[in-house]
Amino acid sequence: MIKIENLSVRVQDKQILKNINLTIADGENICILGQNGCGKTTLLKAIAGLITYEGKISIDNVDIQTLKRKDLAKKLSMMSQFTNVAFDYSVYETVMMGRYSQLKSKSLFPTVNSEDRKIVEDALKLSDLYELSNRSINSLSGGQQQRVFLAKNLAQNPDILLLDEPNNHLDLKNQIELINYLREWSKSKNKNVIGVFHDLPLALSLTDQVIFMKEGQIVKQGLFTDIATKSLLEEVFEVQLLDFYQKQSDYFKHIRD
Ligand SMILES: Nc1ncnc2c1ncn2[C@@H]1O[C@H](COP(=O)(O)OP(=O)(O)OP(=O)(O)O)[C@@H](O)[C@H]1O
Repeated sequence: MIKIENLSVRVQDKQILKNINLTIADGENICILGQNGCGKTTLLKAIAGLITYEGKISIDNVDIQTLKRKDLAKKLSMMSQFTNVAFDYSVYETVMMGRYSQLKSKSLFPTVNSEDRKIVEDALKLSDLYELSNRSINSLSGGQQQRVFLAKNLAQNPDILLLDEPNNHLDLKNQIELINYLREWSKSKNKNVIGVFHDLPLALSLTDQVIFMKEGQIVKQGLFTDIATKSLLEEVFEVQLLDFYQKQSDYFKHIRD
């Protein structure tokens, strides 16, 4: 269980998150939605222990600030919106990096065993990357790189997967397969996926547990079907969202078999 109590983040003079309270049960997925700059990424970074904050974040009743980095990495991993490909590692090497926090040895250069190799190979196959294992990540397309970083996070096998706009760069097939996989992964293994999305229908295909944010605060959270109103969506997104979706669904009615 993840519990967030009175979380606030301030950078210099700017209040970025204000008094966030949230409880996420094991096996529950949550999607975070809101306009650019409302604080979604900052919320993920706080949960990942990457920034300083006021308040308390605990995982299974342990305050994350009391955990060493490596112990926190055993529990959670975060896939950022912008992935860094500064070094010319191969696809295989990059995904294997996801295993390092899980290796048992305490030595500086822990050895990788056959189980680690199997986990990495499974993550590569699942992300449709196996054939690209030896390619340099710098030689891949944006969508292929996105899948490599997702595979790295999956190889880490965390209890909690934090995803910041995981569908960036992915074609429709990969977007749909990713969401389906994440839903199944969390359900079958009782894990949490906490994802930031801009596409509401895509987010709802992962989970109907939603958090709507605005200006650093949670405006509303809960089951989409319980909380969604036209006025709430317009307040959060500042656009006539329903009219837009209505027009889109009208187009789909014209598609013939
Ligand atoms: N290191 C920083 N220094 C100053 N301001 C920051 C810093 N990090 C974030 N901010 C500001 O905090 C606010 C929230 O940023 P955040 O990245 O969390 O938004 P977001 O909801 O994820 O946006 P997007 O949808 O564009 O990714 C923004 O106004 C941003 O400019």
